[in-house]
Amino acid sequence: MATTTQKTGAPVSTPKLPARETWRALYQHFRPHRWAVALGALFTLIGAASGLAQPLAAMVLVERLGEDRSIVGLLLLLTALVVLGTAIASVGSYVLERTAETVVLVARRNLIGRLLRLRVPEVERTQPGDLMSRVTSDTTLLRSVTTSSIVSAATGSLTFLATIALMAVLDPVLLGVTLGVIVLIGGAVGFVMPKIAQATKQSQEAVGAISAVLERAFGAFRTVKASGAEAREASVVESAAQEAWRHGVRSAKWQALAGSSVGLAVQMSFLAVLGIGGARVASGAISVATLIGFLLYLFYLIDPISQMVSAVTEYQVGSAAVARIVDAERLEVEEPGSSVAPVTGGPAQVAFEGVTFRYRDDLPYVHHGVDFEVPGGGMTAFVGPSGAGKTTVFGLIERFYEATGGRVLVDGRDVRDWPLAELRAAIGYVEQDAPVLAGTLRENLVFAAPDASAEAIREVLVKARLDGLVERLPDGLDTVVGHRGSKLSGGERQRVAIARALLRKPRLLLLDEATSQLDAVNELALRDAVAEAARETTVLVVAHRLSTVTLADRIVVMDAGKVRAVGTHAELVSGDPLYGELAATQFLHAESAVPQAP
Ligand SMILES: Nc1ncnc2c1ncn2[C@@H]1O[C@H](COP(=O)(O)OP(=O)(O)OP(=O)(O)O)[C@@H](O)[C@H]1O
Repeated sequence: MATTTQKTGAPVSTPKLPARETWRALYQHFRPHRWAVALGALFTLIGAASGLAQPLAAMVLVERLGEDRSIVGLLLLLTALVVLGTAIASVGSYVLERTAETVVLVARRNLIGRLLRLRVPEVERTQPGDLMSRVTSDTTLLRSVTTSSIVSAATGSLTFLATIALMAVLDPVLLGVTLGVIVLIGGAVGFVMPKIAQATKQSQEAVGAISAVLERAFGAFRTVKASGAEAREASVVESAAQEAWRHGVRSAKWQALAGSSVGLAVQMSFLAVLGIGGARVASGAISVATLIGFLLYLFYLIDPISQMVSAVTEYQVGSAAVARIVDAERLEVEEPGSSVAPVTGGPAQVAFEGVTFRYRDDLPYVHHGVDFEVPGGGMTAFVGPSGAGKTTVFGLIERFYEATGGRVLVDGRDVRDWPLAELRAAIGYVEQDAPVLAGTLRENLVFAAPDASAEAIREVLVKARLDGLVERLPDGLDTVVGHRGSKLSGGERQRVAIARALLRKPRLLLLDEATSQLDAVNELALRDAVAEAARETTVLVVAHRLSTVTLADRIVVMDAGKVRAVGTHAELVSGDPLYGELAATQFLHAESAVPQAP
């Protein structure tokens, strides 16, 4: 397995695809366009055939010159043939290029459709940047192999055979000499071909690594800057770029060698034919016109041979790209249709029954038998030390992951029995980190409910205590919030995410509270927003602030992957030592909004 290793992050690599599967995968990409390719091939063939007639006409021309006859008519005919042939060939080339673009479009569309439906654990296993490069970069390498190179291979071999046949008619002996030289040099080219595929694959893997490092750096841009890591990150990207360059140059070297050997084969044949043909003319075995005709055909062989060589080269390049595309297509996806589904019913009930869970088989268990029951409506807070498994509870309810053992129930029904779209439509989810996407405030709000009315937007803005902010912003709802909402404060980002989740009118709201400190104004606003939401839906909140837990109807205390107590704040403060300690030392308290005098 070829591997391009980054200094940081996991290696970017793709398994080797067996030759038969490579064929099949490439054929899948070609199949829908076979008629367009056939049309392009037909035009190209007509163009090539019109060219093939020219040496014949030239022979007649030479003979006529010897006989002192007019050649004007013949020249005109030749000119018309050239113009017509070129016109038809260029239409053929347009049809093929257009089809090639369509092949890329369809490949990208398929890949994008799958990538956004990948299961969460699959994405965590891979590097998003590398996956992106498969959509943007590898698909473009399918262009030629599925269109023009098939035509090149077909027209090339047909023209090659036709030319050889004509040469055989002219002089079989000279043809024997020609083929001998060509076969000799062809053997050497065959040796070079697999090296092109390997170099291309390594080059594409390095391109994937570039995207992966860039994606990582832009994903934590401020941290990169604050850590003074720009130069180090840049050097990682640069070494990946150099790797891509090195393999690209290696591929170019082999391609150049393969390409130039065609010229070499013909030149060597030319010299051999010149020597032996000259002797045959001297001995009277063939005429001078025959030798000239033969030599012209010999040069005419350059094109079809080059076409065949480039078709095989393109196949090598395409097979490297298709291996990476197939690899991405094999990642597990969720069932289709996770778009917005109609939501009916009141606040949802949630229950965990003896849930055990680990993220991967080689990792320790995170949940060791989690049990709790939450009735419809009101607010339930999940508290516990860091790493207790609180956020994991949400991941299991949303079915980003599936429980290893036990059952996760929503409305008494196992989440595995829910149609995924219906389950997710019933839930509003507010992530702890990066809950806001690049775009405008409005785009962020309607992200989970594209059909929301202006009235509904206004309502949730009030509920999330964002109405004041929107009024202050110069562009109001159309304000651009920056990459990951970087132009908003932490508290505002959380409230935008709450508003977005509420706009979906969820039956269950999952809120993973930000762990960062908020000022008193933001803290109060957040608390009000959550309390407001709990009035009409079931709210589960992973709580880090005292103001949230004191508001909760019930608190679930988690520790080391188990539920250790359930109760209200008043009950737990005295009844559960861990909770008492958390309440005294761990929960975040609002900072004063008023700047203190030094
Ligand atoms: N995607 C993941 N893959 C592998 N391990 C994970 C993943 N997410 C979380 N973990 C591990 O699972 C354990 C529980 O994580 P979880 O996020 O549920 O804890 P938490 O109680 O929410 O913590 P915090 O209060 O710090 O957010 C942690 O030890 C964490 O390292």
